[in-house]
Amino acid sequence: MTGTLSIKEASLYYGKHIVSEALTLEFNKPEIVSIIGPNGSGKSTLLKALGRLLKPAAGTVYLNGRDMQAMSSAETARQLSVLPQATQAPGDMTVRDLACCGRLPYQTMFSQLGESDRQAIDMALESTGLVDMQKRSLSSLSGGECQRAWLAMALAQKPQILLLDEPTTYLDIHYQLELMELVNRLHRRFAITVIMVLHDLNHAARFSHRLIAVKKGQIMADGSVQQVFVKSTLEKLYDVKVTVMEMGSEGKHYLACFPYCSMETD
Ligand SMILES: Nc1ncnc2c1ncn2[C@@H]1O[C@H](COP(=O)(O)OP(=O)(O)OP(=O)(O)O)[C@@H](O)[C@H]1O
Repeated sequence: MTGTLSIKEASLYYGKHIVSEALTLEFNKPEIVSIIGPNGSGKSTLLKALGRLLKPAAGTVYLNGRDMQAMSSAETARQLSVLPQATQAPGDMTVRDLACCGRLPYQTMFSQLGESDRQAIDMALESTGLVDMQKRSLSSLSGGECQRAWLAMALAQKPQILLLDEPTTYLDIHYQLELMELVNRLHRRFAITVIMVLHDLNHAARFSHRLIAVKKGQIMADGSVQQVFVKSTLEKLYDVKVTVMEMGSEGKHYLACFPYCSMETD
């Protein structure tokens, strides 16, 4: 079943600090959506509100048609997984232990993992390519393997919607691509809606169906990659001069953006 998520007329504050007002967005089909925009523009704050990590000061977030604030955290977590930025777990925890944590929303206080939990954990480890590493401690993994372990935990929750905040930060280009390809495969295999904050514009253009551009807490553009990934929008979004190119390799075409100077040095 496709999960739906929407945020309606939401105001997002930290105490008195206003990040966004009157934010409205809908996610109602299984697609990969990237949120792009400059530092401090409110991307992570939006993702936190969508993931029930930040309560809107006004407005409502609906998950599968229900007001998320009226749902328990376990109920939310059975439909939606969130991987925040810079996640950390005890280093002596194994990969499988971490994947098991994804089943917590399905547990009662004294219950133990059952057959359906084990199946979900095995499926999560298999689809992230971690079966052979499941007994390894997290501290022994590379950055890319560790990100995959977190994804396995998120997948074990069996979410319809997956929220990722800068999942490729600190990864080299090999692991960045590996992770993006994995996210793409998971989206296709399980029809999961993926909403992620990405700083790498070329990954955003390549792996997303839809781009949401956020500036100063507001939605500056929202549409397909072809609509949003254009010179005028990217220049206005980041206050830089860019050239957007279409490049081909091995019969495939990719859009790429090359920022060549800031507006100040123009
Ligand atoms: N916990 C917090 N308490 C107070 N202000 C915060 C908090 N987290 C973020 N902010 C502020 O809210 C604004 C939006 O921050 P947010 O992290 O959403 O931006 P972002 O677009 O994700 O930035 P970046 O690309 O640098 O990660 C910024 O001005 C930031 O300083």
